[in-house]
Amino acid sequence: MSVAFNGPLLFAGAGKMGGAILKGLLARGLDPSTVVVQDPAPPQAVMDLLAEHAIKTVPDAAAVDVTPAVILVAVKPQIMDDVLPVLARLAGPQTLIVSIAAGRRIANFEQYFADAAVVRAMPNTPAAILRGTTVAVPNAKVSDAQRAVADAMLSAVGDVIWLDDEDLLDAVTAVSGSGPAYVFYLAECLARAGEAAGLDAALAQQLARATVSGAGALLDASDLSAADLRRNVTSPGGTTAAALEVLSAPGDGLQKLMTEAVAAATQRGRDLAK
Ligand SMILES: NC(=O)C1=CN([C@@H]2O[C@H](COP(=O)(O)OP(=O)(O)OC[C@H]3O[C@@H](n4cnc5c(N)ncnc54)[C@H](O)[C@@H]3O)[C@@H](O)[C@H]2O)C=CC1
Ligand SMILES: O=C(O)[C@@H]1CCC=N1
Repeated sequence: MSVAFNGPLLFAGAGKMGGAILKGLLARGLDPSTVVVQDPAPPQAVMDLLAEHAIKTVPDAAAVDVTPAVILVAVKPQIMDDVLPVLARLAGPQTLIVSIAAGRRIANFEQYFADAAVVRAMPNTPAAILRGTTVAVPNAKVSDAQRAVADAMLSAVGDVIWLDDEDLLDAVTAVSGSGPAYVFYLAECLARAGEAAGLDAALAQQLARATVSGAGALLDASDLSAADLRRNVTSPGGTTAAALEVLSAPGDGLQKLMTEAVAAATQRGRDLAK
């Protein structure tokens, strides 16, 4: 069934994430004539998508001449206070605001969009291949119908998990929003370690990339836990055990680093709210 909304859909910002969500919605059959994109400089891939579907695109919100049913706010958190006052002038009483910005709290949107239904959501970049994971939180004004609208929008690029506690979103951002970067960094580190062990750079990168993506696919396809899949690789007294002794060194291994990294990302999310 193709996805549709009860009026125009405005993308405020169509970069990596806004562009991915737009692409997912178009793949689900969204009528491109119901979309308006407001972005002064979308990336080339998004510009190609906009041109391919003849989607109305304007550089600034003052040029938008429709009352949106939904505004997807997908600009960087740091410019939010410049963007929201202009967007607020476009919103009607029924307009649903969906923000995917890190850190920016629902209360921040309520300051600009009085009495508006607001959904704060945190997707991640696997949305670009329709394998995203999004966590979404509604404010008290969001009706069941509006929640279904937000769900239809966000689930066009992957799974959606709804929570009621907005306070959890900074930790969610630190785990699943930023998490793909940690996995890509793991692939980078593994490749560099392979070079240090004597492989040439191209082979080390090929092996690291294939291993991280293959292990991710196995984790996805298997009913086993990550811990069980790890144990399946690890022969007693073997090579993997030697590596894991380093990685899981008590108080000094990957767990310590990951816990500190997620705490730092969570704190940055809180700082971005200010
Ligand atoms: N990149 C990621 O992994 C994730 C990002 N997010 C959030 O999504 C939001 C967008 O991030 P990305 O797509 O990564 O950034 P991006 O830089 O790829 O996209 C931002 C877009 O906003 C546009 N823009 C700049 N000024 C504007 C204005 N005044 N009005 C309208 N559009 C304007 C830019 O031209 C750009 O196309 C951020 O708030 C970020 O926190 C959320 C989840 C994951
Ligand atoms: O780094 C950031 O702030 C954004 C939010 C989650 C992923 N990227």
